[in-house]
Amino acid sequence: MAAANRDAFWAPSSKVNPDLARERESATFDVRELTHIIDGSPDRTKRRKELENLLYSEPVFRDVGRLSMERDEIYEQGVLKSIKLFEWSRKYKWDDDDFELASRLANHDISMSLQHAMFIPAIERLASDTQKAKWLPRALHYEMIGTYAQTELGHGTNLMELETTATFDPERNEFIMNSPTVTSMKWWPGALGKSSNTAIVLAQLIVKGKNHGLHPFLVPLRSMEDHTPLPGISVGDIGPKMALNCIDNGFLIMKNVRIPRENMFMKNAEVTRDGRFISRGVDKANYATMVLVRVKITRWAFESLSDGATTAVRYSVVRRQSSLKPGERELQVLDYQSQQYKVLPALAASYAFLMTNRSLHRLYDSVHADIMAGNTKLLAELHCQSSALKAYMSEVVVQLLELCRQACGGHGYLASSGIGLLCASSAPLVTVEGENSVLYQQAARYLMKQVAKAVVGDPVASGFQYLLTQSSSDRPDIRIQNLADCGNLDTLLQVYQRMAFSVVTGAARKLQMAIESGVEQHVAWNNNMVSLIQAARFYALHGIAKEAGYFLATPTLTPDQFELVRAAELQAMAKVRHDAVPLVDAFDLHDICLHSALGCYDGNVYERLYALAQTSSLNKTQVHPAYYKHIRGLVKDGQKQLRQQSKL
Ligand SMILES: CCCCCCCCCC/C=C\CCCCCC(=O)SCCNC(=O)CCNC(=O)[C@H](O)C(C)(C)COP(=O)(O)OP(=O)(O)OC[C@H]1O[C@@H](n2cnc3c(N)ncnc32)[C@H](O)[C@@H]1OP(=O)(O)O
Ligand SMILES: Cc1cc2nc3c(=O)[nH]c(=O)nc-3n(C[C@H](O)[C@H](O)[C@H](O)COP(=O)(O)OP(=O)(O)OC[C@H]3O[C@@H](n4cnc5c(N)ncnc54)[C@H](O)[C@@H]3O)c2cc1C
Repeated sequence: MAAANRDAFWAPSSKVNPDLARERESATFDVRELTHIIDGSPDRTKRRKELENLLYSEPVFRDVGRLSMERDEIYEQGVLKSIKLFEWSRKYKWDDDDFELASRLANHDISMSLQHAMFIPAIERLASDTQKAKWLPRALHYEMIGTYAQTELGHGTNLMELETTATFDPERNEFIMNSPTVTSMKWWPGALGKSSNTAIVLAQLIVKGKNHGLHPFLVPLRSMEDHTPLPGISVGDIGPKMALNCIDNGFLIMKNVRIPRENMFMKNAEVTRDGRFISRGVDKANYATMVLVRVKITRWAFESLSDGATTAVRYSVVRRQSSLKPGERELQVLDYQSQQYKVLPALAASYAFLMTNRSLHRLYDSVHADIMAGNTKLLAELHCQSSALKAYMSEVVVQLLELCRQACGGHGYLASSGIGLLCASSAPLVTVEGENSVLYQQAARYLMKQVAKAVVGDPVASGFQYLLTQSSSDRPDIRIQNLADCGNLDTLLQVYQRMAFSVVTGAARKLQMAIESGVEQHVAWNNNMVSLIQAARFYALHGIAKEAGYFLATPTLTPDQFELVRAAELQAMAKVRHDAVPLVDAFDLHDICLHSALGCYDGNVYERLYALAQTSSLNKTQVHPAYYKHIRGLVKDGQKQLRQQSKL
């Protein structure tokens, strides 16, 4: 298909699949009104449409050739998209919300995503006022193209063991940056390989032979004149990944790279001209950028999941397959209860994750404002909430997107379905910004402290009051006597709090008993790690059904009550099924953004699958060169052998 035709490919057609049309006619609510709620307001919907028009008027954002691109082309397209967004951001003076929205409309498929995701936020959070005045204009005007270089080949989780060093040289008032071992080379940072000319490098600060722990340093990587690596710098791409291949995740080896003393980020600590180390603020303030990205990841979780749910729901009402009774018309596959069980949890979780991200973002904004004003009282609770929710939501997204893919049968396995790329792009969310099992433990650690406070009647953090209400002797019984009770959100909240109380205090008890038995704290922690991680996880009816064990093995639900919850879950699915299409339509995802032959708005799935097949590079010629090189010989030999056999 010529690029022009491919270009038109994603434009919605007036001919809408009749099944899809009928589903829309029977909506029980105003889709546009729900879209405004999802966007945040009618004005934000208007703003999103403006940005859609801006981006999708540019060929590079229509991605028409994305399915058959080589890595270098993918990377260069990602660079071009980055630069377009950067130029528009500078020209139209976008704020963070506009930039994040534009990035989402580009599916975050931009090579230099770290510039706004981490590099600029790190300067804003970790630099002194003098340094911000100097560095922010250079970053916001894109003279400095940057990355956040923390992870090394040998260590990602355990920051205490990172090996890169920054040694203060009082003679020349400089830091000497070094990668002392092969495992110390920086490895993974986004845009480090070919794009960035500057990095924020996390390194062990060495002053007069003493290690003062991990601190951030601004390290120039490449010449501002011709982009060649600077002396002592060895930098490059780490190779193709499962997805996100527009991003040049890179490696960085530094050999005696000298930077001015002023290039140490000095908001939270500094080295004076005469070599004294001064620490300010809280010990973990330098971890602030990671907390921000964990909050962003809960937003990306919503975006990924709403994409997957949209494709799976629309395809499941267009696709007809088999019939319940011989001779009857084939059923829309979404009418199979098993299909609903695959697809509708992704739809429900999309809405739950949207609201959860909003709530977490409010907490983040509030605590961040406090921290900037010097009040770090809620930092620990924010760290717990952001760690637990990033871990849980990314885990659920990966699971539910795979179910959405499976729900689309063979066509879900085609690149043109968009779901495979979505699964692969979202897969690293369980790893980046803190691997999930590690972050769950961070949350569990905070939970254990809250339990210890609740046990002695001390006040507990606001998000953990259930540890007090559920422990009181006059706590009310769980009122689930019929299906209606299962729809009562306060009752469901009580169920979760009751279960959480049991699981969390159960984990605390196991840990305490182990320690009292004489086992060392860290051994006891490791021996109870699964219980501690469960203590940090959870969502509504489906969550109860899915995690039955925790609700039945603790004094939370009786078997009869659990059966009522299961029945209520199936009843709720039938209700949601009726409005499944309007509920995904409300995400209002442009076909170019969704980029799926199965999920397109008009439902003309088969025409699009066939049209996209034409773009396969294998179809450039009727007979592929491989025939002439290899297959023809095989066939001719076969014919020759058969002729010889027939003469015998
Ligand atoms: C629509 C399609 C969408 C598609 C989706 C895809 C979008 C993709 C977009 C672009 C792609 C990627 C972007 C993502 C980039 C990712 C960037 C990175 O990954 S950067 C590197 C991230 N690395 C980490 O997160 C490292 C994880 N490890 C740690 O954070 C720490 O080592 C640890 C927390 C595990 C341990 O901390 P440590 O200091 O070593 O020791 P303790 O555990 O003892 O903690 C001591 C103490 O500090 C508290 N603490 C720890 N961390 C924090 C924090 N961040 N904030 C506040 N407090 C913290 C901890 O609770 C302890 O407190 P106590 O009071 O002592 O208990
Ligand atoms: C797409 C992508 C983009 C990235 N971008 C950046 C970036 O821009 N900047 C940057 O600095 N880094 C980046 N990273 C690196 C990322 O932060 C690390 O991969 C992550 O922190 C995990 O560290 P690791 O890979 O070294 O795994 P490790 O820490 O070696 O962990 C390996 C496995 O061991 C287990 N494990 C480890 N520690 C524990 C523990 N304490 N308890 C229980 N189990 C444990 C877990 O199962 C874990 O998956 C990126 C990674 C990816 C995949």
